[in-house]
Amino acid sequence: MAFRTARNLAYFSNYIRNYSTNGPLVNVTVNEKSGFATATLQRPSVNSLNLELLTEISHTLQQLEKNKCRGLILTSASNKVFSAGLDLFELHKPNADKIKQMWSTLQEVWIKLYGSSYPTVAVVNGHAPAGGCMLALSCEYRVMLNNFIIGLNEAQIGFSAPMWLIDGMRNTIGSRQAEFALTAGTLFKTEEALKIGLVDEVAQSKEEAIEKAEKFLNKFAKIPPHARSMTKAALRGANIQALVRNKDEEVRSYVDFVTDSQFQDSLGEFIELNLKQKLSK
Ligand SMILES: CCCCC/C=C\C/C=C\C=C\CC(=O)SCCNC(=O)CCNC(=O)[C@H](O)C(C)(C)COP(=O)(O)OP(=O)(O)OC[C@H]1O[C@@H](n2cnc3c(N)ncnc32)[C@H](O)[C@@H]1OP(=O)(O)O
Repeated sequence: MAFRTARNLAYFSNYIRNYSTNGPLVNVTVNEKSGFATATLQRPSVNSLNLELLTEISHTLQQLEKNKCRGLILTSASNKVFSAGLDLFELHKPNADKIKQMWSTLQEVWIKLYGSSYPTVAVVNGHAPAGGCMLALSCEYRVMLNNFIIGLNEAQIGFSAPMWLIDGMRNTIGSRQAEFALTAGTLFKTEEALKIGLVDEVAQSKEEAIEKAEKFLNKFAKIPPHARSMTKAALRGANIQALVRNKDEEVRSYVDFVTDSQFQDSLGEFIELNLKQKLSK
């Protein structure tokens, strides 16, 4: 078992340090005492999810799994935005091959994070719309700072969240609340998100949020890791298997959908209305 000896721990920490130097978009550090890893998203300025960031998140999760990570805290280097979701500029007039890879990597990220054997917490220290909310939802616990927004606003942009993400939302806030939230594409303020159970705790500062996250991870200190991960797999496995079975078909329909002129028009309007940076005509 990794981390049983100081030597193993030192090896893993060095490994992660080496790895993090190769990954400029995700910084990974390991607390040598607790063995918990913190993965900090740091793609300027809003951690919008393009292929490069998604690929790095996916590799990070793979390495953490391989090294039998004891717990993960996922957070953002920005003090305003956890993640702004998919990079909307990369979805506009896209190259079909790149979009295909992007969607497939997004699915991989979900499968690895939602299905990780180790416990996971999102420290949501900024806004988390759409894909940002997806990252938070795929963790087991969410601690959010005040005065930000979180939710799946896909309906507002002109599409439906995929089935696996709807499952994640339902499993977290229940079917009734999920139907209200998803059909309206609601973005919740921190306090509202707490009320419906979309986040578990609110913190006033990032330090406090990290403390709460570590407290959650420490709850598993005396639980045999294999029993914990088997139970998690039993609870989440069916949703993950459903995506695995439908992965390629979903990528095809997503590429068709995103490259269609009707979607491109509504995306263009959304960007012009909602984002400061505009499209070059
Ligand atoms: C088969 C069909 C399947 C369909 C598939 C459906 C779903 C699948 C699962 C997940 C999919 C998710 C979809 C998405 O994630 S779509 C992305 C949705 N994101 C948003 O709606 C967020 C838009 N942004 C904002 O609301 C605000 O920017 C935000 C609240 C995040 C921050 O506000 P703030 O005022 O602090 O900052 P701004 O000045 O607005 O922005 C700063 C800077 O960042 C740029 N930017 C913001 N968001 C994005 C983005 N998503 N992509 C790219 N760039 C973004 C913004 O333009 C500013 O740029 P600049 O002016 O500094 O250059």
